[in-house]
Amino acid sequence: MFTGISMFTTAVRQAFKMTPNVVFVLGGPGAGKGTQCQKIVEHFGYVHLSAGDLLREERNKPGSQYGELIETYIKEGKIVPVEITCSLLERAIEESGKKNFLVDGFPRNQNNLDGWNKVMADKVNLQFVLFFDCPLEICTARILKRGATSGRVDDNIESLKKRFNTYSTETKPIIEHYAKQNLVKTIDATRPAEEVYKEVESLFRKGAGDK
Ligand SMILES: Nc1ncnc2c1ncn2[C@@H]1O[C@H](COP(=O)(O)OP(=O)(O)OP(=O)(O)O)[C@@H](O)[C@H]1O
Ligand SMILES: O=c1ccn([C@@H]2O[C@H](COP(=O)(O)O)[C@@H](O)[C@H]2O)c(=O)[nH]1
Repeated sequence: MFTGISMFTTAVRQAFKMTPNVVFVLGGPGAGKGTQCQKIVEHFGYVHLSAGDLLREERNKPGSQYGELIETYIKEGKIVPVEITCSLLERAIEESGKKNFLVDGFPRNQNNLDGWNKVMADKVNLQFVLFFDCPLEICTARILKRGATSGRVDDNIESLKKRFNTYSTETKPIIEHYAKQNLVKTIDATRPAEEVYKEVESLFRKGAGDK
């Protein structure tokens, strides 16, 4: 998908040495990834790309080829095949024309990692992985509270159990994979959002990802 646009914009970016910088943002459901990303956007001018939001947007498009599949995967807390997610991310990066991106909620499993490495890894500079560490009980309380108003099909206890299971069995190993490469910055996400952000801000001020 989107190969024509993507080849052109990749060539332009390379010619002008504008390789996009990417920070992966990971953590359990309700750890506060989206909340912290908004603050980073405000203060550091990153573009926030939530893989979940991109999938929900795609699901809501009338006549989308993948609408039903995405709906089922989200309800079941399962991870959508990487070809779909990765092409949505690639298009969003290319179309924005910007330099710095927070890729929130991706890569979530080995299939995501392999697909990203195949298509995107050489086109971007992975700065680091921001990991919001938060225990299941706190995440559960946050999500159930959010569920009262979010309208999300997966902000309920049944879906949440499945999402946590997927997170523990499939996403945690991805965080460990990056930790072995010394790329993970772990943040204690149990504190109030403003306190969490103080630590996040200091990481970004120090240029955590500068290599
Ligand atoms: N540090 C915090 N303390 C208390 N509540 C928080 C904190 N951070 C976020 N929240 C609230 O918890 C809920 C989940 O936060 P958020 O949407 O940022 O999490 P997330 O990790 O992006 O979740 P998901 O992966 O399910 O989209 C929201 O209602 C948010 O307002
Ligand atoms: O890379 C991704 C990101 C998300 N999903 C699916 O979407 C839901 C919700 O994700 P949030 O990050 O909480 O918005 C997630 O449970 C998956 O079903 C995905 O498949 N791949």
